[in-house]
Amino acid sequence: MHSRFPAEFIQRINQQFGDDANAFLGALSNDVVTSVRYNPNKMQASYELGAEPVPWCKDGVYLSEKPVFTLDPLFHAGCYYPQEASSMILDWVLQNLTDLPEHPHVLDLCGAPGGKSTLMASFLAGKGVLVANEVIKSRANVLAENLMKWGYSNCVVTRNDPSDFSRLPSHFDVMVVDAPCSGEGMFRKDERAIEEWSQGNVAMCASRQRRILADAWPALKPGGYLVYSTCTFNPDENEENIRWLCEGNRADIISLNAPNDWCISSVKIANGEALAFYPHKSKGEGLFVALLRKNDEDSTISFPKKIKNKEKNKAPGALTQCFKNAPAFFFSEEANGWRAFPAEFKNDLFQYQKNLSVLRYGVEAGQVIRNRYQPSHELAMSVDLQPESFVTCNLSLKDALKYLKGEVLVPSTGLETGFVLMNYNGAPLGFAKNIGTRMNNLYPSSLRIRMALPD
Ligand SMILES: C[S@@+](CC[C@H](N)C(=O)[O-])C[C@H]1O[C@@H](n2cnc3c(N)ncnc32)[C@H](O)[C@@H]1O
Repeated sequence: MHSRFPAEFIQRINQQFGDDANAFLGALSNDVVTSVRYNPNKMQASYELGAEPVPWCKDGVYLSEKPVFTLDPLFHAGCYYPQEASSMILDWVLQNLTDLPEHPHVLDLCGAPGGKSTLMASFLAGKGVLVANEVIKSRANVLAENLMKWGYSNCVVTRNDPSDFSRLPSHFDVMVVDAPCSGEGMFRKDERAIEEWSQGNVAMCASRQRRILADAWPALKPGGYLVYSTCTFNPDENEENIRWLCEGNRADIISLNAPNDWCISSVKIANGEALAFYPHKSKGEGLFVALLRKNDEDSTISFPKKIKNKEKNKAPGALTQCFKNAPAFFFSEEANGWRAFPAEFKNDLFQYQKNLSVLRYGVEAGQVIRNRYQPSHELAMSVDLQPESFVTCNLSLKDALKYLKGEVLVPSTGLETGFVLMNYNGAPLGFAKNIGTRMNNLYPSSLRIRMALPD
């Protein structure tokens, strides 16, 4: 029994869970549960046949089976994100932070592929600014792509080591550290997590997590919140790291008390409580989450308010009119075209560009070539797009998939020539250019569906 798991792991689980150990290990071999989180600005959560709400996240639903997401145009439109249900607890944790400033600065330090970053973007709903960071280059590109599809303009994607954030002292109101870990909570999803597990790896992860936390700590404001999570069960990477963070009165644990019927376990740490999702109790993968508040320090260093900016020419009207609330944006001309970012956070953006490696910010609005405006794909994905500024074409499922594959479509009779916003079920997928006899497909080649389409 339980021969899939290393003997040392089983031994520890027996100590940690006592009478519950068998039920715990048994549940680690159960089928994986599929869930998605909707993008409320693009689509309301739909409880279709067999779909059941995730109790701790208003936008989350469990699906009765795993669909082929690639063949659903709404997935490509950023209408939802397939996310493991336990991870959605972050929504409930953030909703409980009732004393945040109206426009907070929020950091997702270990962001890729973007499950928690997209959740945080939905939580902010365009208010404040989200810096989503990922240190590994290939993963940072995936994070940028997922946030682009999610469509919020108040996001900045960076590729930095946690230590680089010490250049922004006392800056963030909330910092989420979803740390790289030994992944015990992924054992039923990923056989490799089992193969790579060892007590030595657990110790290495615990020490790496402390380095990450120590490096990023100066960037959190006194009074600011740290959400620390892992998808593992062992105390070294969870409780012990939280105890260590609270040493010397650096921070206080804020107790998380979830309703009993959610079946999330409570983990006592000093005089506070964190939460743990165990596979034999709650519906989802393993997760540990703790909330801390940084204590006041007298060494608060804040940003200089004004810095020399690199504002360029005024954005052309043809471009600004494609935004719902253009005066709220700062438009900047970059090598690939114009980008829009909330004007209120312009100075913060300049600070990020000066101190961090910024991969993407705001939304790419498009280019003006020989006085002609050409919209960019990012604009089609943006929740700030003014849809009335383009002629639209509503596609059937078959044509939407052809469009997403990069195929050329034939325009319907009478459709105006020029740039056309291609929609499926009311959600923009991207642009095409109607030249009369055909529609040139402008869907980016890097995003195209590669698999064969069903007949
Ligand atoms: C648990 S995953 C994050 C998942 C992500 N928060 C989400 O919800 O989609 C941890 C991330 O930390 C990154 N990472 C690995 N080593 C790191 C380090 N030394 N410092 C910071 N991040 C690291 C990994 O590349 C990985 O993307």
